[in-house]
Amino acid sequence: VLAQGLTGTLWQRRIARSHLPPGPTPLPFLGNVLQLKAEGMVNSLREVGLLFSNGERWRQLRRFSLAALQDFGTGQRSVEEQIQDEAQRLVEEFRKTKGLPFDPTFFLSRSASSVICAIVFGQRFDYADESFLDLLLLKLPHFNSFPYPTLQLYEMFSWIMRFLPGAHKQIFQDLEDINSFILERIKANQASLDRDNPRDFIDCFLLQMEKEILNPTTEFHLRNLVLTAFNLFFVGTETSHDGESWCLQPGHVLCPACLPLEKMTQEIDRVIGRSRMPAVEDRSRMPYTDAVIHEIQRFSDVIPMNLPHALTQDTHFRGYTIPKGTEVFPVLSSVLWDPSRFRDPERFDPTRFLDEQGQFKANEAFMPFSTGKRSCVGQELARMELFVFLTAILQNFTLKCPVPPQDLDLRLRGAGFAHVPPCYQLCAVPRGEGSRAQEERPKDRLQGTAGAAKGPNPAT
Ligand code: HEM
Repeated sequence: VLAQGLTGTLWQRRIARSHLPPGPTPLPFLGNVLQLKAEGMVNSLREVGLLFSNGERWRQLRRFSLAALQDFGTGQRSVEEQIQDEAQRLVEEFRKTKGLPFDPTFFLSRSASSVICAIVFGQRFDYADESFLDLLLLKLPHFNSFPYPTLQLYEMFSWIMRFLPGAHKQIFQDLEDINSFILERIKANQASLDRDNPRDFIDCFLLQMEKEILNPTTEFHLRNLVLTAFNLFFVGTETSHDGESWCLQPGHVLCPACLPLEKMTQEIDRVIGRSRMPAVEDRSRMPYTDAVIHEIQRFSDVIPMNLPHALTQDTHFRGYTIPKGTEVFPVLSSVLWDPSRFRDPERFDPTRFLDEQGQFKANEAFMPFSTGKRSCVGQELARMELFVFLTAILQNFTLKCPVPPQDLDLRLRGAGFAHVPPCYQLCAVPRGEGSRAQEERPKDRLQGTAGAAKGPNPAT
């Protein structure tokens, strides 16, 4: 704690002392990036960045990140348009499978990764880029498959676990590597920074750092940049490894055995048709599809344990007094699968989100993104992706199970931190003549569907 406090203070002093020469800004503290490594990601992870900070630091980083995720596209592309671009690529990849059985997880993972990469790093996920590939396919999966009890032990006894051998050692090495990767990207961004045309989240943050460079208590410094970029990238990335995936739960999204495909396709054909890309504004006119997506999220219960929170005051709960500051896990499964809120919760039933007229019916116990001030910062992005990816696929393909549905094992795997969907394959049979993606050039596609392209809006 002492070391952390000290380095934090030194860091801020360093910022306060630096002077900005005219012309391209060197942001002098970037030269000290190695210090980050020396401090170790473990310390860095705990107090800095959006995910693990509190108080004023968290407030500022949260506001900044929210604005970036909502408004910021790459170059002149809005976030929605980037999602539509990715959906287009997804459809093309599905088409290449020529109706033969395949595991869709990999494609869906890559699409979700691309969107967050474009927002944070200004470039979509590129499989020709080996450093990206290494990072996404080899490093991030370690976190997802990390045994939860070990994680919990580390959480409770980190000071001793750091000296003991075990799987957690690999995690620290991976964290260092990811950290270095992000630092490299920041340095590259800094070298080519154009103040009038920020390209991505990193550029916006660098500009905010510049603005606040003389503020001794600024939260816009390198450590917060590295960790917040890491948080967004890590949490917002879909990574696929041995058929496991996280966050968007593509397995559940597409499993033909689960989904009422016919009714969804009818609604898609009626509201969107087959000659243009789905847009987010279509969702309000598609209550059935919206209900299915809600049920997918409720049922798949991606982050059952939620993230740890701490009590802000002494709390009396079911006969116990829990002191202020105690770490608690507000378990999301207990709400998403609560039989008093969702009748027959083990049944996959989208109609629970529809009223008698077939209109969408909200349920306040639906909280896969948690609730309150700390709820998921990427929920709008995730909801957009779910809607656009899913409808674009069903607009173009009929999904089929290569095995009888009763032979599929659809039980969720994993426990604690994250649920992972079952492994399975599907066949994507093109819907024949008139299928949108075959006919249209990408340039035509976006016209008149997504609204005007927004310019980058540096978050403030
Ligand atoms: C279906 C997809 C997703 C689900 C189910 C989900 C769920 C959650 C949950 C349960 C939390 C914890 C909230 C709490 O502490 O009470 C959370 C936090 C967070 N999520 Fe997501 N998330 C998803 C997608 C994303 C995406 C795409 C991003 C990236 C843009 C993202 C970024 C974050 C961040 C940064 C936090 C921490 C927010 C804070 O502490 O203020 N999430 N998410």
